[in-house]
Amino acid sequence: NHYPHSLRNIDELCASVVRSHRETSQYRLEELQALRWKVFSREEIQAYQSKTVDEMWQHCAVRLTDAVQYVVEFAKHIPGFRMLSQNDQIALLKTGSMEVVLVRMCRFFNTENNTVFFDGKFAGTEVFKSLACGDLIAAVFDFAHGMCALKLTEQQLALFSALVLINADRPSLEDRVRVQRVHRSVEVGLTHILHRDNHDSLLHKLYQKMAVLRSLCSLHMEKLRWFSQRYPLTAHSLFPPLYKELFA
Ligand SMILES: CNC(=O)[C@@H]1CCCN1C(=O)c1ccc(Cl)c(COc2cccc3c(C(F)(F)F)cc(C)nc23)c1Cl
Repeated sequence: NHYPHSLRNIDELCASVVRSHRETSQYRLEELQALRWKVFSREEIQAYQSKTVDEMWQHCAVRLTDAVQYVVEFAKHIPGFRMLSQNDQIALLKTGSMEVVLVRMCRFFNTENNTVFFDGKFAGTEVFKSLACGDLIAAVFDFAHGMCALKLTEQQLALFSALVLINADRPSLEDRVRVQRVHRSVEVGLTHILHRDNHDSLLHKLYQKMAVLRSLCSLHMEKLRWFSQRYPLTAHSLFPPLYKELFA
């Protein structure tokens, strides 16, 4: 075709990242759109609020682990990710997978009534009261709100998710230079997509979101540590193994 060699590679990179995102996004946008106004009844909200702290944490951990597993699948199909060493792939997923879960949550979010798709319906922050970490949930909702405001297309979201994941500043990387090279190629892809969509100004905003993500995830890790110290039995026996592998 008429593309110079390098541009063809960028198009192929974008296409494979977008395909991988679509195949691993858990719910299609049309499905979520159709469920948009399915909210929890007073009784259902009461039931969530009368769960104990560790019951609700365990309930959420199952969903978070599920979401993390989809992110692992997504990562495996990012060109260049599989070329990295096993250790570097784990190091990127250990710190980046929760960030991508957070980025993807904007797809589950309804900004009109400030609810997020959880357990088959759309839930407000009050549903998560028994977690006893209102600051974390408020931060998760705020971040989702902020991401929705950018009105990213699925293609832009796919490339941004890959950029968040492949971050050469992560701790304990063996071959930082190689991770940086893959990061650069994804960044070129995202820039290419944004330019094609005539939305160049978005790149700067997306880099600001990446900074917010880091602070949000350190809050999460702190909460996770608090929870596993407070409820060691639940944390060590009930959390699915992948969760322990990634966050322990
Ligand atoms: C269909 N929807 C889904 O699958 C979404 C995507 C990921 C999980 N999930 C939910 O069902 C979901 C949606 C919204 C919220 Cl607020 C929650 C509850 O979120 C959390 C509760 C406890 C700890 C959480 C932590 C902590 F601290 F472990 F790192 C970190 C994140 C980010 N979220 C936590 C959940 Cl589990």
